[in-house]
Amino acid sequence: MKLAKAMTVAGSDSGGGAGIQADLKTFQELNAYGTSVVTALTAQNTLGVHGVYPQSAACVEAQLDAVLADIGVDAAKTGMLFSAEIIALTADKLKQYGVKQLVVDPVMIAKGGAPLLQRDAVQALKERLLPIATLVTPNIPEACHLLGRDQIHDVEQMREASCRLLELGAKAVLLKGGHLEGETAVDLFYDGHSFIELAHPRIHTLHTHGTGCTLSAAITAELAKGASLEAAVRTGKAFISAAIAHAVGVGKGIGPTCHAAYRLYR
Ligand SMILES: Nc1ncnc2c1ncn2[C@@H]1O[C@H](COP(=O)(O)OP(=O)(O)OP(=O)(O)O)[C@@H](O)[C@H]1O
Ligand SMILES: Cc1ncc(CO)c(N)n1
Repeated sequence: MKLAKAMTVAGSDSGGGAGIQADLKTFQELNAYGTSVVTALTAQNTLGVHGVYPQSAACVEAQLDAVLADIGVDAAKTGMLFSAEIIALTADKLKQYGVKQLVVDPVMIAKGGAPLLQRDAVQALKERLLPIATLVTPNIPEACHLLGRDQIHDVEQMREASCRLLELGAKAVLLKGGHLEGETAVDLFYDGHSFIELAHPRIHTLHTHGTGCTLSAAITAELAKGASLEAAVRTGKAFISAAIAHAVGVGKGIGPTCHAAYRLYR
């Protein structure tokens, strides 16, 4: 059997619940071989982000070359990219090596409010990365930021926002509704042809650290294995729902989800 290879270009979360650590755990759970390109180190735990230490462009470039020139990838994802410079060089390298499947999680701000992307980098995200993305997976605040609008209140407004987001160049959009209120966590998938609502009863838990990273990593692993985009997104939703439902609650604050739950409790 051919080994599926998935790469993450993201920040390190020392607390292990988000970023590179969440991505590699998720790849492993879904039987994809994981590689990583670290864009920044964060000193982070369940109580918040205590420090952000971006890597140099040369360091990020060397990691991308090392992985792509030798091992290769079937699908890649991006998470915390920090600066316009790192975004531009990541886009260039993905194009240079002909990476065909790219999931862009436009990480901007950590749950506690710490900025993980510089303000002037949003434009680079739109101009350089979205046009080569197979899928972009914003949460509600990120979608508002990308579109320059104030709020998205309900599923109807999510539909309209998805159409606008698709115009930014990605082949498809998964607009995550985790930040909306209500008894159902609804995500909206739109590929320019049809809308698919992915709904799961809202799980009443404090422990949702790294949910977006984990979801986009699960989708990437499935794409690497050859799943269709729709199937990958559906598996991703099942994976993150199980992970939230069985969150372990380590630490004193907002804890990580359980990356093994999809395998253990399905
Ligand atoms: N309490 C919850 N119950 C069920 N599903 C949830 C809950 N919170 C979030 N989700 C789901 O988790 C996934 C991630 O959505 P969310 O909007 O939380 O991402 P995010 O803000 O990017 O996460 P993070 O920034 O922590 O990585 C979505 O599928 C969303 O519907
Ligand atoms: C490194 C990193 N990436 C992404 C997020 C968003 O969950 C985070 N908190 N930390």
